[in-house]
Amino acid sequence: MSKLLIINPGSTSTKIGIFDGNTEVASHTLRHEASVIGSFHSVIDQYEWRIEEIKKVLADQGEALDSFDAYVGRGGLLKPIKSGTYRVNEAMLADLKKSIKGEHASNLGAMIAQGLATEYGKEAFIADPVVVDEMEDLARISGNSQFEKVSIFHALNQKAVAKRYAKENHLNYNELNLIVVHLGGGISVGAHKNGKVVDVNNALNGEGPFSPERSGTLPAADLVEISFSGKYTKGEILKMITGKGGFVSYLGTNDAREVENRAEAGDVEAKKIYDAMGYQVAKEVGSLAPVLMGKVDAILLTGGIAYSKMMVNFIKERVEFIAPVVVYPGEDELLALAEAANRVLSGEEEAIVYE
Ligand SMILES: Nc1ncnc2c1ncn2[C@@H]1O[C@H](COP(=O)(O)OP(=O)(O)O)[C@@H](O)[C@H]1O
Ligand SMILES: CCCC(=O)OP(=O)(O)O
Repeated sequence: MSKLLIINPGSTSTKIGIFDGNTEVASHTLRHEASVIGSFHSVIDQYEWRIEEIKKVLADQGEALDSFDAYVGRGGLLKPIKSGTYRVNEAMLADLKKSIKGEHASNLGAMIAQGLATEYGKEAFIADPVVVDEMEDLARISGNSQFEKVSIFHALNQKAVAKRYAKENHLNYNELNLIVVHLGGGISVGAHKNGKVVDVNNALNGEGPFSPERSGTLPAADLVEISFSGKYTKGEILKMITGKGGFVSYLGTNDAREVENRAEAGDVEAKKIYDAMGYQVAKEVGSLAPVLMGKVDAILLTGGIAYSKMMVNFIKERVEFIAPVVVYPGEDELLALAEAANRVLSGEEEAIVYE
């Protein structure tokens, strides 16, 4: 049985798991405030800080860093690739260091896993990175020949909970039509048709509902106006879309719990913005029903904000006319990463080579 360290960097958190085979021995979630994340110039600049935070957690747990057989990270913004387990290699690290597809905390997953694997002479893996691409051709058309829609979303957790739903109901994921909503620091809403995510909003770069730290779809012409107003740098505009959008822009926090507490305490603005996010999520779910020809087996709500009864109920009452709503609060990402690495380590599956 392999002992694994799982490293899952998100936009508002770092989640750490210690697994013995597919059994979780311990897990820990570090939540990061918007002001802390915002103090770094780039995601790569967070490398040392995140690794130190991970080391502190392991030290507290009395776990030696060299006691693991392999290190498994969440996969980041690579070239569009198929679902599966990948061994971290030089081509992957080079693309991540160049940020070929942009910046997101998940880029650090492979880097941290490889950093530790190199230090201790072990192996490093990623699985189902945020760029898993199963989109149908029609979903790629943006409306202007200069732009193409791309698949960037919570692939790991969306697929993990969809497979969990199938298993729990003795159904086959490859025969189901599901709409899966991940409610995290970013929000993605995906149409799963027969085991493939055929359409999904680009959860990172200005598409879909707004989220705790992202603006989602913005009025395009107004965005052009502000970009050429001379008041902001390109970097500042990009941060408005990702990092300083959504709750951060309206309310100064990326913490949905704080927004909910403020709303419950009578803060009218907090309530309006919280509800507006649910409203946009419900609209996005509705937009995917025609993709599945109206034949939706279930709508699955997951991610950190799916712990919120207030948010879940708000969305549920607007979309359950489409299909039954099933809630999986949090995420299955740590287990999904452990299982993915174990399939390779046990010889059940070959790791895919990233090129
Ligand atoms: N119990 C809870 N109720 C409401 N929101 C929560 C709860 N726990 C976490 N969240 C919110 O979920 C969001 C983070 O979700 P998560 O899936 O952990 O994201 P990420 O991986 O993007 O960092 C944060 O806004 C956090 O405040
Ligand atoms: C890059 C898409 C996945 C994403 O948004 O993850 P977080 O919610 O962890 O930021």
